[in-house]
Formats: sequence, C-alpha cells, structure tokens
Amino acid sequence: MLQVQHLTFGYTKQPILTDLNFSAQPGESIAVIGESGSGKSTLLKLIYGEYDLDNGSLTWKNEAILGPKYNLVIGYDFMKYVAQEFELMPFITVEENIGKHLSNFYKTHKKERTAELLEVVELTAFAKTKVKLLSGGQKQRVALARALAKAPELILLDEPFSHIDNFKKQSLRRRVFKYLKENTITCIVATHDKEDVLGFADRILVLDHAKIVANNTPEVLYKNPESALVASFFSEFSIINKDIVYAHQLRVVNQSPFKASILNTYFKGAYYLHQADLEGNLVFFEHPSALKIGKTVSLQITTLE
Ligand SMILES: Nc1ncnc2c1ncn2[C@@H]1O[C@H](COP(=O)(O)OP(=O)(O)OP(=O)(O)O)[C@@H](O)[C@H]1O
Repeated sequence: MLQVQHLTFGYTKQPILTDLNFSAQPGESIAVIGESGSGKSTLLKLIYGEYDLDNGSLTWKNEAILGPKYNLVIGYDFMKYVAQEFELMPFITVEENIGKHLSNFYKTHKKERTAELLEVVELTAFAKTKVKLLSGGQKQRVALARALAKAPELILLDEPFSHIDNFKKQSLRRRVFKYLKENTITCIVATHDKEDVLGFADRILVLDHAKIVANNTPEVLYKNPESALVASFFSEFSIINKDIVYAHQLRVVNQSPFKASILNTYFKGAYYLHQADLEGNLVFFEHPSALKIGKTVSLQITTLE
C-alpha cells in the first residue's frame, strides 16, 4: 500500500504541496485533478522519489520511498513513472524500446511480453518502426508500454492520453485501465480529462491551494461537488441561489418563475449548450435543439439522478 503522510514540499520557500495525506491500496486507481500549476506533476515526482520532501513521509508496503538525498539512483523497481516528456530512445524500434529493460536471458518471455504490451497500446503494426518516426501520440503509447513492461506494482501516469487523438483514446484508455486492474497495479494518474476518471478511477484527489480539498469516489464528488472547482471538472454548471447546478439539470419548461434570455448557443453533438441571462446571472443549460438568441425561456432545476 502507498501511504502519504503529512507530505509538504516546495521548490523554493513557497510551498507547492502542504500536509497531504492519503493512501492507495494494491490495484487501486487514484486520479489527481486540479488546476494547472496546482502541483499534480510535482506530487507524482515526489512519489517517484525525484525530490526530497520538506516534511512528512512516503512509504510503499511500509518501506520508505526516499529522495535523492538518501537514494543515489532515483526510482525503485516496483514503480514506474510516465512523465509528460516521454524520454524514449529515438533511434531504436518501438519493440526495442518496450523490451529495453526486459532480460535477454528469457528470449521467449521477452518476445511474448513485448507482443502483449504492443497489443495493449495498439501499436503492433509499429513494432519494427524507429521511435523517431512516430507521432507524439504514438510515442506516448510506447512510453506507456515501456513502463508496463517490467510489471510494476505502482504506476504514476502524468496526463497519459494527452497526445492521443479522440478516435484512439477511448479504446486505449479502456485497455490500459483494464490491464492495470487485471494485474493489480496501483495507479496514480494526474489528469485534466474527466474521461480518464469517470468509469476508471476508484477515487479522485482534488488539489487546490497546495492542499487536498477533496478525496472521494467520482460518483460522490459528481453528485456533491461542494466547490465550483470540482463541478467544473465534470461539466458546465451555473450557480443558482448559491447551489451548483449542472447544465443538464436545467430544463426548458412551459412555465416557471425562472425566466432566462438566451445569449449564445453551442452545438455539442447530442444536444446544444445554451448560455443565458437569468435575472443578471449567467447560466448554462442543455437543450435538444438550438434556441434563438434573445428568446426568453422558462427554466426548471431538476434533481441529479
Ligand atoms: N522544477 C521546478 N522548479 C521550480 N518550480 C517548479 C518546478 N516544477 C514545477 N514548478 C512550479 O510548481 C507548481 C506546480 O507545478 P506542477 O507542474 O506540479 O503543476 P501541475 O498541476 O502538474 O500543472 P499542469 O496541470 O499544468 O501540468 C507550479 O507553480 C510550477 O511553476
């Protein structure tokens, strides 16, 4: 189990993370979210042992994870970190990169393992391609496969699908998270993308102002976002009478005391998102068809299912 206790750190005197406490069980997937600059990558780097903590402790299975002051070589065998910069070897092939740290002694095992991982990241067709010839998204997939090659117990993923097109992203995400669960690999994933979280993460940690401001399941946080920061991660929302109301909770009805005038309409595929003025308050709501700008509609708040 990963145990983070009273973790405090700053690159300078200014703390980036203050007194963080959480734990992760074997096979558990934890998403770390927060605004840009809130310290998500820093947290992953600290867990990896890249920096020394100013205060607190990090342990894996009750053994301390130490920073460079106490550990000559950064990192541990049980853990892999896939950074935003992939640090691959450009002049060798995809399969050579993935197999780089697998023993040549067990040649058949190495071959099978590489083939399995190529399939997980959907790069079988590129096995013999030199990494320098790949696109950014393909390189990101090689980095993922390479991190998984030596079967880590803990994997740290920083925006793991950020360079991958939407077309591929959905299936890749399913494959990778399924692989992690099946192999009981604990995963800490820093992300801006709610699709990396909903349906995959067991828990979400929300970082804000150097603290963990929420630590709960995606479902609980979605239904009870408590702050605009959390709500904004899930969907467009409005604040009405101090309550957070998601755009899909506001409906156009024939009659209601809430009269809103349409300001803008955005095509979103299955619906149109509308921006409207509700008695001086800017609100967002969804509607199956585009409503005319300037039109007045009656809105009703529905409860979250
Ligand atoms: N090597 C460094 N030296 C000094 N300051 C740093 C360093 N790396 C990050 N920072 C600062 O630490 C803060 C947190 O950065 P971090 O990269 O952890 O945020 P993040 O939440 O991962 O952001 P993003 O979502 O944009 O990737 C930022 O203010 C950043 O400028």
